[in-house]
Amino acid sequence: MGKILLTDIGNTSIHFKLYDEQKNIYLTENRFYINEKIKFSSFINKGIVDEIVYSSVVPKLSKKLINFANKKGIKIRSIKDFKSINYKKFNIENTNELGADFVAYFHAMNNKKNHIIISLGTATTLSVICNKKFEGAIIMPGIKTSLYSLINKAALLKTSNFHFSNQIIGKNTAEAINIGSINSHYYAIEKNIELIKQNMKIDEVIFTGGNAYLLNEKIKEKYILDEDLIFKGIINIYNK
Ligand SMILES: Nc1ncnc2c1ncn2[C@@H]1O[C@H](COP(=O)(O)OP(=O)(O)O)[C@@H](O)[C@H]1O
Ligand SMILES: CC(C)(COP(=O)(O)O)[C@@H](O)C(=O)NCCC(=O)O
Repeated sequence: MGKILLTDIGNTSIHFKLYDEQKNIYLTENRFYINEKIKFSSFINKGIVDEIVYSSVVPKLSKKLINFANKKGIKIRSIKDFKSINYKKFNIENTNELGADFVAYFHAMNNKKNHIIISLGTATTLSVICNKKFEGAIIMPGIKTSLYSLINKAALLKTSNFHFSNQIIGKNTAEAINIGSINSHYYAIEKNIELIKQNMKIDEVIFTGGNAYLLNEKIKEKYILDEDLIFKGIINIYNK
């Protein structure tokens, strides 16, 4: 009860939202790249934060946060440890392997509709939720992960302000990379959506994740964008 620090630990960023449970509003937000030096004590204090509830796919960082919370005497729990999670709803081979972010996304949905949830982070993931069950996922190298991997490996390629291009082929290197990385990433996602839809009845496709801004305009043409999806999932797990 009180003020809960909702925490999303991914492979690129760690994102916090302080949530007032009684008023059902977010109070503050903090976000860091995971390779920065993060000073938890600058915003996590007893009296301000009553409890920390986190989703993590980076064990080393969760341990750091747990140690900090323990030192400060603040209660801390992983969403994966909540008894409210019914792992029978995950129709996959081994739920122990499943990233906590997938568990949170599943619980962000009210389960009245069938969904594809697309998270654009370090990895791009597609989660398929059908007939109240998590039916499986697709994990692709993320949009920036593959782009920077290319730039770092190719001697003549330089970084630039990459964006979605209106062209079909590029007349210069930057444009050619825009089409091959940003546009093509979107088309790969679209093709996978199409294939899933050929096999299952999907009502809604929802995009989320820190790299969604790169595809903002395209997403809004056809789909839903919800940057708070993981936090909604954590709240639902907490309240269940
Ligand atoms: N502190 C920050 N402020 C603004 N944007 C950020 C910040 N940290 C990460 N991002 C954006 O989010 C992207 C990473 O997406 P994210 O969903 O956080 O990935 P992951 O869940 O894998 O950590 C980054 O490439 C960047 O564009
Ligand atoms: C697929 C992921 C790397 C995505 O991580 P993210 O892009 O959010 O940093 C993460 O969910 C993960 O490590 N999952 C474990 C494997 C699985 O869920 O099947």
